[in-house]
Amino acid sequence: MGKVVFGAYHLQCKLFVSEETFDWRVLARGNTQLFSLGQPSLLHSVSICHSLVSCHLLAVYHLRAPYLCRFKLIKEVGDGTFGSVWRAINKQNGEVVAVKKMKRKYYSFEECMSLREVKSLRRMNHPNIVKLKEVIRENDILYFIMEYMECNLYQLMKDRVKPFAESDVRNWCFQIFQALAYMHQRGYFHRDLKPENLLVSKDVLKLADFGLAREISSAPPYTEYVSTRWYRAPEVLLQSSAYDSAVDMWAMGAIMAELLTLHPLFPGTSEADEILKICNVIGCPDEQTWPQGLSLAEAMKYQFPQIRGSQLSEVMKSASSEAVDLISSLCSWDPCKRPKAAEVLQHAFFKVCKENFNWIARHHRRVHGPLRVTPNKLLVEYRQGIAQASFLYKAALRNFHPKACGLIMKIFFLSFTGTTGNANPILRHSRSLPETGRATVQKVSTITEKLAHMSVTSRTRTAVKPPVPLLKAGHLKSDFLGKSDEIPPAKRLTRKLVS
Ligand SMILES: Nc1ncnc2c1ncn2[C@@H]1O[C@H](COP(=O)(O)OP(=O)(O)OP(=O)(O)O)[C@@H](O)[C@H]1O
Repeated sequence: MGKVVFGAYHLQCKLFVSEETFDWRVLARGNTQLFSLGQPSLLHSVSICHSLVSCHLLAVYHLRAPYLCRFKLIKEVGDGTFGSVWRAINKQNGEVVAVKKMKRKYYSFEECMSLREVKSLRRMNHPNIVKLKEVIRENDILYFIMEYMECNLYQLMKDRVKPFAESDVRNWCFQIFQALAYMHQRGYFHRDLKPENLLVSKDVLKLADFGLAREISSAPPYTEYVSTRWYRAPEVLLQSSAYDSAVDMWAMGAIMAELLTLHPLFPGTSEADEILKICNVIGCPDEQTWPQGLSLAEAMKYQFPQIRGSQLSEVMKSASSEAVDLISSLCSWDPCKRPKAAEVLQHAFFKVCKENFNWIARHHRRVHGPLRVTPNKLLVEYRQGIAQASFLYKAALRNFHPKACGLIMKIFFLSFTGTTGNANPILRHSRSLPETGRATVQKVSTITEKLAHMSVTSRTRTAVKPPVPLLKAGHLKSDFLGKSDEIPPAKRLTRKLVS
């Protein structure tokens, strides 16, 4: 923090910009402006300097001290290969955040800023991509301050006995494919999609931990490509040097199937076993299905097992034909035959989501005027509204008080409809709503009705949790790279499958 005289500004700004924070407050003649720097660089300092000349610079100072002591670390919520993640509270404003503490040391801020995770995340602004709020380097340790999410998809799956409803899987995957379409259009691909990297809060899903794999391959000592084997595309398994966003599509096919069955689709115990597991399900590739794959295999002296494979519909007996069709196209041997994320959003499996999505956009335009946010953001807010309503309803059921009910109703109307009014504007337009959208709105209306007519009572839940099922990893040990890493059952929960 400090007053800046214009002559010294250039120097000072350079100094500031290489500090560990992004946001700056600029005081210009009693008028405080906030400059948010995309990525600190000299270029930014020069352009800010230019804009300041015209607004009579008085002072430039840090909006936030770039120190970790502003955050109180509460609990470790995740431990990955590269960092441990903590739930933390910003002591200044009470905001709950996630703090990722990187395991490697970083000796300069420039080194941190060149990390692909930082570069790519700073450029991503999408409701289904986890937000990177700050980057702090303190005592050579790098911390990412991110928005906090309640859990990841793997944690949701491991406590389940009954498969998720297809509508839940559809909603989650629709959100992730939107994030992927956004990201792929901007020239980035994730390369490490897995249930642990898909974070959930209420009904909203966000992509996390992306861009890292690329950084790993380019920054020694992390020289080898690392991603979780069960979701690794065949071209990567066969060591292709030219792969693209189709690797994310493969991973999504495997994740979708796992969500629908609660079992990993290709649980290989080694790279060779991974290919065997794939062949068991989709059959081995041939000249028609993937000629480049045969060349890749030949180059590394690998022979595909001659297996015809079972039908995907047999593996996923309760899944709809649309779900099976989408997963089989995503899990095509040939990356060129996998649909792009934007195409997936048009698939029959997502017809319902698309109708709701369009309805929400239309409804918003009719009730509130032109859209100032993307329809996807609206959809996320809409879902958050519903999730919030059902959460409040459950809370009220558990510990009900008549005064609290009135308050809950008000909060719900405020957050969901933007009004305190007695009538829900969404309900006023329900005649134009497609069937599924109407069902959702009716769900909300039932919740609010129940809240309104609830009597004073208190309930406790006595349901007994069924035992946690184990997902089985395969046992074959062969590996054409001479490695083997069978996973002992106790290690299942962390699923470190990176060979
Ligand atoms: N923003 C967040 N909010 C809440 N939990 C998070 C958040 N980001 C990550 N986590 C949790 O921490 C775990 C590890 O985080 P992350 O994947 O970013 O670390 P990593 O070291 O890159 O892991 P990996 O071994 O997958 O490369 C995640 O699986 C998730 O459960």
